[in-house]
Amino acid sequence: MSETITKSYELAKERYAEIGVDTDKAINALKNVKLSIHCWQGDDVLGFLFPNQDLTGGISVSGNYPGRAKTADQLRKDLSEALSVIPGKHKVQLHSIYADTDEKVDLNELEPKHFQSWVDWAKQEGVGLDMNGTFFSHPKSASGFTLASADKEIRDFWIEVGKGSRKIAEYFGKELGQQSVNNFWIPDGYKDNPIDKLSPRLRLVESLDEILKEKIDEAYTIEAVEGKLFGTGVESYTVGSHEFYEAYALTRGKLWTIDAGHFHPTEDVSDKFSAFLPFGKGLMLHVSRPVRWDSDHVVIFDDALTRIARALVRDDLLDKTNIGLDFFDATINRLAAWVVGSRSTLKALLQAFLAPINDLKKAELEGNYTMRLAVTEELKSYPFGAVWDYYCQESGVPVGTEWLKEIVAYEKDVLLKR
Ligand SMILES: C[C@H](O)[C@H](O)[C@@H](O)C(=O)CO
Ligand SMILES: [Mn+2]
Repeated sequence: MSETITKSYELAKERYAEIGVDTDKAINALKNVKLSIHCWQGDDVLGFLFPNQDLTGGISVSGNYPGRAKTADQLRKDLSEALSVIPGKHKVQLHSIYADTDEKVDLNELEPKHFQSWVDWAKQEGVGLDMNGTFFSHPKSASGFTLASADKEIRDFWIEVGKGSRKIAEYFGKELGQQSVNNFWIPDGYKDNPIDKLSPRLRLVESLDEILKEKIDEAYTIEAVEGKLFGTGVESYTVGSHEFYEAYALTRGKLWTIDAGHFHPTEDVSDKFSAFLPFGKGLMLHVSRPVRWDSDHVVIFDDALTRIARALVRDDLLDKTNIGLDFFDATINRLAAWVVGSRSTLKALLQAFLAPINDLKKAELEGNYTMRLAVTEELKSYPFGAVWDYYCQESGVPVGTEWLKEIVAYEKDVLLKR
């Protein structure tokens, strides 16, 4: 325990108390937030089922940083190391391609038993597991179409993948005692202008409905559907657009996934939460960072992230929102990418909690926009860093840049020896 950190916290606590903010309460609120950390940052979205298969689906990872996880054991070890420097208890998102088995199984043959080792690991780590069926990086997606394909045989294959993913997610939920969100993202679309935009969407509705036909207890799993504006090589038309999935989620009682990297750059994704939730069951987020044509840079503590966190906290939407991460960068240490993205997301939430929200809402109702503007501006330079450091210290994780030393040591001892 560092005395300086504790003293700085006490001072910060006083400063916040002056404006009616209880820092201990903010820390407790943050403790209850579970991020869903995506496993695929650790191996460049390749998975372990098909070692020679390239990544497809209009997403790509650039970079060749040494130490990529090449087995499920390595990936779990890397995740454990990253989790050890991220405060709080979280979840990890898997994908079908991360099945851990010596059997030669195809995506449509996966069963819960192929994820047994992940569940054992999750129990040891005290983390939950979320799921994603994989609908890309496979010869049967080579045409650019999966669940919306005009070819029934192709569609049926992917329907089986979807059904299987639900069984796996149900198993995660049962074994780990917490709901597993099963996210559906498919890459289907056209590079150039299609003639018929409706038929693929009708086929997608039909395929999804077939996948969801079996009732599964929501205590164990619930599905989320993720739209996208465009992907690389799929620039003109995406079957699963935002409007499509928003409507699908609403009419089927499912979660809508909002990936922060999937919208037009001038859209503010945080403004969508309160527009959807009065009608929808809940949200899954893929917190990401779009940069020009790439939707998946490592998340940093920028304006877009701050707005996401503020929207969730100020409108009290955390109970209905699953905060997943989704980025991939192979130009830097892959564990550091997880840590930067996760810690930044938690920091943004903490800063959002550290505000006199009720007073600000009251001022707004009374038309006191002067106070609203003045206080929110001043809050930006309040000592939230001291509260964050204290939270890290209390949680037993490194404070400040100390975590980087641990990750660099791990790189030397483990990653560079792979
Ligand atoms: C690997 C993920 O499923 C993928 O990133 C998806 O969520 C996505 O965002 C595609 O652009
Ligand atoms: Mn995503």
